[in-house]
Amino acid sequence: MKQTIKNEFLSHLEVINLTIETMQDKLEQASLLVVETLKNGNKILLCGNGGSAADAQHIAAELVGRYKSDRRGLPAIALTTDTSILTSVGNDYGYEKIFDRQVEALANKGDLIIGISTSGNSKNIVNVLKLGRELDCKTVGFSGYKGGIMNEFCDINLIVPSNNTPRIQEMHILFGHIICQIVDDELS
Ligand SMILES: O=C(CO)[C@@H](O)[C@H](O)[C@H](O)[C@H](O)COP(=O)(O)O
Ligand SMILES: [Zn+2]
Repeated sequence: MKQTIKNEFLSHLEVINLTIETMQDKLEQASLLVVETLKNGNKILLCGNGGSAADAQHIAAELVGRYKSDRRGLPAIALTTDTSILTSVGNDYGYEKIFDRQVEALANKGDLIIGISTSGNSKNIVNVLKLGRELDCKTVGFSGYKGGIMNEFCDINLIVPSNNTPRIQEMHILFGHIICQIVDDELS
């Protein structure tokens, strides 16, 4: 058991070291896009499945509530939280549509959609990014592996250099926190 614990810590360290080396510029670009979207009076819409649904909610909460500084509340919506919408749209139109139906209903031109998928291939995430493009929204992906099908529909795809889903998720929430820190710095 001790060996498992050590191995998990070490594999996290390995991924974080690779991520620091390779991803700082893209993370800066994504942060600037979030700041610009909010400064323009647009909103951030976030979605993901499983652990990534929790990440979407976590990041939306930092923006609507607060991260560290006492700035005003910022417009962000996690599309993963309304069980009546998720079950009715899933039941009537299919699970692949649960996010893009909400974007169709809520998004305006210039809003930013953040799709979180470690594989980059979850159909509901690919669909929502594709629709976002069609509606003149900005699109950012948080992914891993090689970015998957999402690559095609993202203005910026933050691809964690790993094939290990939990390790990728650990980098995603760090990306979320880094972006929130930059939002605090720029909008406080
Ligand atoms: O949290 C985890 C694994 O760490 C799982 O709940 C994971 O998020 C789910 O299997 C997702 O359905 C994976 O989808 P994706 O990241 O490939 O889009
Ligand atoms: Zn997980």
